[in-house]
Formats: sequence, C-alpha cells, structure tokens
Amino acid sequence: MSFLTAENIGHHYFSLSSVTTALKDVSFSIEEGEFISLIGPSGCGKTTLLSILSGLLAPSDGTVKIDGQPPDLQNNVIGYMLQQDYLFPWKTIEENVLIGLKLNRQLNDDTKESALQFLQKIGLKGVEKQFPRQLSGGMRQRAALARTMAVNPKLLLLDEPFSALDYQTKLNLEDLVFEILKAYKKTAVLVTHDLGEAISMSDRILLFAANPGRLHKVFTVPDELRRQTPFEVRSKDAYSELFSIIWRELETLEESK
Ligand SMILES: Nc1ncnc2c1ncn2[C@@H]1O[C@H](COP(=O)(O)OP(=O)(O)OP(=O)(O)O)[C@@H](O)[C@H]1O
Repeated sequence: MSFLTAENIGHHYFSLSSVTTALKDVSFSIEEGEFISLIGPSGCGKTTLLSILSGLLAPSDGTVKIDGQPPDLQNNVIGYMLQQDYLFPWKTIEENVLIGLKLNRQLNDDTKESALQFLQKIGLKGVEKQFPRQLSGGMRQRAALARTMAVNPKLLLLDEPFSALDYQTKLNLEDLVFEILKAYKKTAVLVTHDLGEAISMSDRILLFAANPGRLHKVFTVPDELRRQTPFEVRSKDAYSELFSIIWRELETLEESK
C-alpha cells in the first residue's frame, strides 16, 4: 500500500450566494520518500488540497490516508512549512525550534540535543539565543525548517516556502531543503508557482487545472535529473525539455480558464 492515498477528493466552498468547486474527483498516491510538487494556474485548488492533506480541512468528498490513517496535524506524522515562517517574535530561535516538542510533551535531553544539532547542520549555529528579528529571511526559514523537523514528521507539506525570499537565497534554500529531506528519507508535497523549482526538486509533478480544480496531468521527472541537486538540475538539457513541455501545458490551461 502507498504511503499516502487520496481517493476521489472533492471540495466545495459555500457562501450565501454561490458554491465554488475547488476540487473535483482528485485521486493520486505517493510512495514513502517521494517528493511531489503541485502546480497549476491560480485557483486550481492547490492550497485547498494541501489543507486537506494536513487534516486541517475535511474534504466534501473522498478520503485521504497517510501511513494508513486519516490525516491529523496533531499526531506528528505531518509537518507544515509555509511562505511565512510564523516564528514567535518574543521567543529565541532555540525556543521556537523546541516549541513543537514542548507542546507534544516530547521535550527531553535527547530530543533537545538532536534539534540543536540540526540547527548546526543547517548553518544556524550561534544564533540559538537570538530573536527572529535579528535574522535574515533565509535564516528565519531555516529556523522554521528546524522547528518542523524537530518533531520528526514523516510527511512535509511545503506551501510556497521559498516564494518570499530573494532569488539567491531561494536557490540556496531549495538545495538545503532537498538535501535534508533526502538524507532523512522524508516524503514531501510542495505547492509552488515556480515551475523550475518544481522540476528541480521533485520526483513527480502533479499539474492541476482550474474551474473546477482537477488533476490534469502527472509528469515524472527523468531519473538522470533526480540524482542531482536542484541547482545542478537547472543546467541540464533534460530539465529544459521538461520545462518547455509543462510550460506549454500551463499556457493551454491559462487560455482555457
Ligand atoms: N475559504 C474559501 N472560501 C470560498 N472560496 C474559497 C476559499 N478558499 C479558496 N476558495 C476558492 O477555491 C478555489 C481554489 O482555491 P485555492 O486557494 O485552493 O487555489 P490555489 O491553486 O491554491 O490558488 P493560488 O495559486 O492562487 O494560491 C478558488 O476559486 C478560490 O477562490
């Protein structure tokens, strides 16, 4: 059985005067350790789907199973990383990183030690006692990664985590997150508007269409690209070829919106 299965997912948003079908009949599965990107035109339901996968939003139709269970953000199987780092400004970086462990009553000498070692591994040694406002945007996102990883989730849901960063920081952080997730054998689902980011980080790309939001096509990234870091991938011919193919599909979807 796959690590994650989504079967016939549908979702409607209701208001007094209208109904929006954000997702219709979406089915897919993800294997353990896979990196999947969700892309598609604005309004095709990517964020809605991520909320459903996290368990924060119950779908109107269909079922999701993660590691054999319905999704539940409370059970530590799932970690969430967002565009904004949502670090508590009044807490130090160390306190921010340990907060998930504390809330889950898992904070002990061992978990603290490994969380602090992780900070060192991702280049944040020496800032443990500083506050978020003293760090750059890229450093704050690293701290957010450390906080997410501290509770050792099996699945990471990444909602445009690099989109607020300058280009160079973004490329560096893509490489870092990619290497960390591979080293720790995590499964990941990334929502992004950046096609280059999707191709360079993913094993597969799920392309969604809008009105109603639905799964349009699935692209498998060639093996030769998957053995390299996102930065290296961006200079390969196979990357450019896949970029052109998906770009044309995206243009068609934008035109038919
Ligand atoms: N809380 C809500 N209430 C009503 N409609 C909503 C709500 N959230 C999203 N929608 C609608 O559902 C559809 C899908 O929205 P969603 O944000 O999931 O798409 P998206 O692909 O993530 O968009 P974007 O790329 O612009 O972030 C859109 O038509 C949106 O307007």
